[in-house]
Amino acid sequence: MASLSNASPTHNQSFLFDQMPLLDLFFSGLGPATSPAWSLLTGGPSIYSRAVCIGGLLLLFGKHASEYLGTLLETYFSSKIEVPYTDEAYDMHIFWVYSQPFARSARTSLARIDLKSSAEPRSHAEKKSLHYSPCNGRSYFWYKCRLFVFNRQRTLGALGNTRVEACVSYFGRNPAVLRELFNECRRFYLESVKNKTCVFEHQGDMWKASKSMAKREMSTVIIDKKLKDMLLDDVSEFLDPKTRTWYTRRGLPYQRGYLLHGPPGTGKSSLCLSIAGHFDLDVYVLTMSSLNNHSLKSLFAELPQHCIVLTEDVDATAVHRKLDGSADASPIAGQNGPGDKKVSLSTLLNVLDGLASSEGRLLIMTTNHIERLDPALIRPGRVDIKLELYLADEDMINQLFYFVYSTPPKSNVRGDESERNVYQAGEERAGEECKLLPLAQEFVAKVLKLEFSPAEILSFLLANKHSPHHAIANVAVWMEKLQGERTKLTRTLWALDDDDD
Ligand SMILES: Nc1ncnc2c1ncn2[C@@H]1O[C@H](COP(=O)(O)OP(=O)(O)OP(=O)(O)O)[C@@H](O)[C@H]1O
Repeated sequence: MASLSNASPTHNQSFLFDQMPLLDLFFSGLGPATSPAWSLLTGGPSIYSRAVCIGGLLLLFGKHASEYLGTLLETYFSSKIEVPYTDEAYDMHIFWVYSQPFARSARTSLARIDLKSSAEPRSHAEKKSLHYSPCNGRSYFWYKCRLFVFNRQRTLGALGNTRVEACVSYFGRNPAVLRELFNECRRFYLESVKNKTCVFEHQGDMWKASKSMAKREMSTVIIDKKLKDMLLDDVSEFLDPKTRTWYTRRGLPYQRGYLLHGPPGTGKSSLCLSIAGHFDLDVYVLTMSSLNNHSLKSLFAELPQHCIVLTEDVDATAVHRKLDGSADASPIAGQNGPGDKKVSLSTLLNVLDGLASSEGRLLIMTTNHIERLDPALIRPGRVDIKLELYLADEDMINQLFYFVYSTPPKSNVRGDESERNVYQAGEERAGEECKLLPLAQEFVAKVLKLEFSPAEILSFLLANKHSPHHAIANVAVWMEKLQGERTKLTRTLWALDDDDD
């Protein structure tokens, strides 16, 4: 500045104007704002206005310079990993972020009611606890003595849908450091979903993890033992790596389809979840009514290897066959409005044939009305095994009774527990079963066979879970009531049918 003030005004001006294009070169938006201030600075009336101008210029320069330096650092001196919202890697990373102290101290956060909190509220005042997560902005954190930046942005997409983007960067050029962090997130996430079945649902054309639930033990689904064993053997053989090679060598699409059919409440969905739990597979739930041809194809193309695709109540799906008998290729109008496009049968059949599908997927379709399904949909190759689940027979009623009243075996007997304890537990269970035997026989004798679903019987037993004697005493009244309700419902449906005619 000293040299500037000593120089003559004309020399000053020419020097300063010489600098202007240089500044513009580095900070492109600066020129229009600085030129009036520049002329004021060089030809202004008083020292005060010059001081104000210099202050303003410094501020402006400082802002641009810091942004510029930030971009420069990010481009040349930092590493970054972006995480797409619809990928499970996003859930992995966010799950880890939520557990970190920096997430709780983020200056911009999103507040939500904590629906996933496992802590039982002990009083009214403890209900509806809040959960905060960093959003729309940067949060800085240290990991293994290095400074990282977590950046999450929520933006409104062109169609009005919210898009979330997240990335993590750190000041250093070695991407291995970031991958180490992501591996840590992965381990943390896997630990949290251990012994759980992850369920994915679709959001538009992409899959998104919707919940993880405790694995359902195969023993908790009460169906004919032979059917259960046959199903387990079949899935087990399919998942064997040798089977994959076998399929590949013969050029066959490595995938398998099952149809579970039977009356409501016979355990179709439960069986699907327990298969997922038994073989440690994730479940991808397809809700056909909210899909169109394009999204169905994209979703099948996005399936991971080895997973279960579950399509519940597939008879309710709006897939049609043309009058000439061919599969309808054009999307048909849906239930929600004339413009609503739905899945056509031909697209569904093509997708099931596996051209766009991933390797190793198990498709499980469930229906209450197999007779309503298009034969092409369930022909061998698309559906390899059809399994009928029945209303409760004598054996199932007996199993349901024990299921409710006997103490379940401890699934995890720790290694350090003495054999004596295990023996004792076995003795106790045998004693308990002896006591339950006459009660179970009495209950089985009273319940009508092949009349009630396992879900209905289970619901009745659960209402009497503290006393098998109560259950035995009340079962006749319960059956009468249920049958009365059914008759009433059937009459109403008939009346509605008559009105339609
Ligand atoms: N065979 C069974 N063994 C054990 N529990 C069963 C069985 N069937 C039904 N349940 C219980 O009844 C409830 C409903 O079962 P689930 O949803 O599996 O039946 P579903 O056949 O899929 O019924 P829907 O056809 O109406 O979808 C669940 O809570 C499940 O635990």
